[in-house]
Amino acid sequence: MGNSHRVDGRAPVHGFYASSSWIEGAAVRQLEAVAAISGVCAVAGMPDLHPGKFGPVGCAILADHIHPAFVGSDAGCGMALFALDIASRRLRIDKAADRLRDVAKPYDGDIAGELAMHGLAPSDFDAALGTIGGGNHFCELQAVEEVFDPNCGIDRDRAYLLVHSGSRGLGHQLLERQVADGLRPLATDSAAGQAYLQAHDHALRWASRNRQVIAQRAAAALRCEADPVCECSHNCVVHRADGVLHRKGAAPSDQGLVVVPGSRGALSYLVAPLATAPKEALWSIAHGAGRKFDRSSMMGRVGATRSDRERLARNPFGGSVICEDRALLVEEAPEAYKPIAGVIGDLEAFGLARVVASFRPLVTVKKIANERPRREDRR
Ligand SMILES: Nc1nc2c(ncn2[C@@H]2O[C@H](COP(=O)(O)O)[C@@H](O)[C@H]2O)c(=O)[nH]1
Ligand SMILES: [Mn+2]
Repeated sequence: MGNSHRVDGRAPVHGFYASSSWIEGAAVRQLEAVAAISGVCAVAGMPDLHPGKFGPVGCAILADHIHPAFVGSDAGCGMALFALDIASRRLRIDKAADRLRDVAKPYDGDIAGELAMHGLAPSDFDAALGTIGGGNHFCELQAVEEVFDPNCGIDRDRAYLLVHSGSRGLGHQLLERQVADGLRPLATDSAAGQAYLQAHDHALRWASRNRQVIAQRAAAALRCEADPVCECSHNCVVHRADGVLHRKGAAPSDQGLVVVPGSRGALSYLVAPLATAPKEALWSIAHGAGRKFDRSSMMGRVGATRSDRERLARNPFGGSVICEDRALLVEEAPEAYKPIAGVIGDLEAFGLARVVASFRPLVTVKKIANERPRREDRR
């Protein structure tokens, strides 16, 4: 079981990280503040825990009501991994990077038809379908670094694609509406609760489709096919028999394999969540490395000189980064994130997951146009 503590009769807080792991005090205080909210039953902090705008990121929260703030402004944000039918050793990084630039452009496919085919009602934000967005969203071409479990289905010769994106303006609008209403907890059987859940489910399905369209665009650019390996949302609510489970920057541990990415300069890990995990982990595991430094504090840490900016456009594995927004290149530098090995070590040490494979980044695609960042894309 994790490090647990209970303060003044509040809901128990379980932290699944070693005392030596990098966890900001501000994030722990946010977790404790959540545990003090009336109706919150249990709180689990993952090793990627860090402070967030509306509450901690890297946690799961069980409550008797829906708390829209716990989900945040990007409901449905998640990771999807795809296998490409091309051999990674055949890829020429610069040629692949050149082709993948297309994915950062607006999508000119049949959006209405795409959404209708998947039973998604039209919304005001559909023009963004098939696009990555800003912030730390990305589409990344990867090669297999190591296969630890030969039965996990990962082919060490193939190239893979990891897509991290959310529901764009939909999730933002969903939270804004709740803020306008006073950001109250919602009973699941109330009209407001049902309306939230309906819009939330739409945002989750839209975000999932968005990741698939991004993958199709990347595969088309690389002249290959993309087969889904695994996918999950890490910002969501799940209505369970034992309460309302909120995940904010936490991946599900009850839906099969999960990718836990490091950064554009680090390995990503495919893990198998363990059925024997302690129940205090609330059916969840870490969703990434988690931020070590917030965006504003990255300015001045890296990218001050031209040579350092050139370094930021490559990765330590000889791969490249497509990002024409200079501020974003700095804010999302690999140094902004905690070491992923520590996060994975904590997941293993606390019996939450085992590693089945790891991947290294070849080309990371972020924003190419210098459009203004959307508020929902920022922490
Ligand atoms: N492989 C990559 N991983 C990245 C990159 N930028 C961020 N990250 C990781 O993703 C999670 C996502 O966090 P979220 O709270 O915004 O959902 C983050 O913690 C990092 O570990 C990247 O370019 N490539
Ligand atoms: Mn996310």
